[in-house]
Amino acid sequence: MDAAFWHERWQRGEIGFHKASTNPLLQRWWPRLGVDAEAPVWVPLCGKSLDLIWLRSQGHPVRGVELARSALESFSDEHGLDVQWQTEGEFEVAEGAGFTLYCGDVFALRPEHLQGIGAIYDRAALIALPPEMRARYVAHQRALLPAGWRLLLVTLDYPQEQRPGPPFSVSDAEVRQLYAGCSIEVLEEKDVLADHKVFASQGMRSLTERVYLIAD
Ligand SMILES: C[S@@+](CC[C@H](N)C(=O)[O-])C[C@H]1O[C@@H](n2cnc3c(N)ncnc32)[C@H](O)[C@@H]1O
Repeated sequence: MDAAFWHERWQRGEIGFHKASTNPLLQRWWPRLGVDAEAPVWVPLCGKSLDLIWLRSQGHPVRGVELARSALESFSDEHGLDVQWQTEGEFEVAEGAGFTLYCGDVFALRPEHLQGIGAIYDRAALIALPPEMRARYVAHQRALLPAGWRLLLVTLDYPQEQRPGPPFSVSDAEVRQLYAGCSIEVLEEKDVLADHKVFASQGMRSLTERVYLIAD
């Protein structure tokens, strides 16, 4: 999944991952992180998710990273947000209304971008990446984050041979390996194949969604 793949998806409007409402799992489980409303939240691979708006409505300053500038422009336009764009090193940055949105590659992030982050929301980010990139993605962010972070992670788990990603299957064992040394709690786990008829029509026979609370 290189940058060209994602730019093309956004250009063609093939963004089935984008949901028209806030993720109910975020609303249900976010309070379990127990983070202060003023704590800045980090949303990797954020797209133009409405979850960013919900997190902001809880009081959090919201920081995200996204490859596609068009996604971030749509986000600010669709919500009437007054953001200013500037160039900071390798990133173009949209800033305003409590948001700091970095347009660029997650792997180009440096410690200063994640300074002060206490909480992270990862939905359709880890599972958007193929196996070899997932290990790099987690290791890179773990190396940058200040100690004491808490992460709400949503994964999908299915027999990978039944359908190519993205979204990729991420097993519970892989999550435990990627976040070895952290405290890992499964908050919710259920079969959601009935909610993904397209995947079923593509040959998928089971699909488990898991919500994790992971703490450094
Ligand atoms: C499956 S989408 C999920 C978006 C969002 N989390 C949501 O829930 O709607 C994955 C997003 O990650 C972005 N992306 C992929 N690789 C990236 C990278 N290396 N750095 C930054 N963003 C990336 C894509 O452009 C895409 O918008």
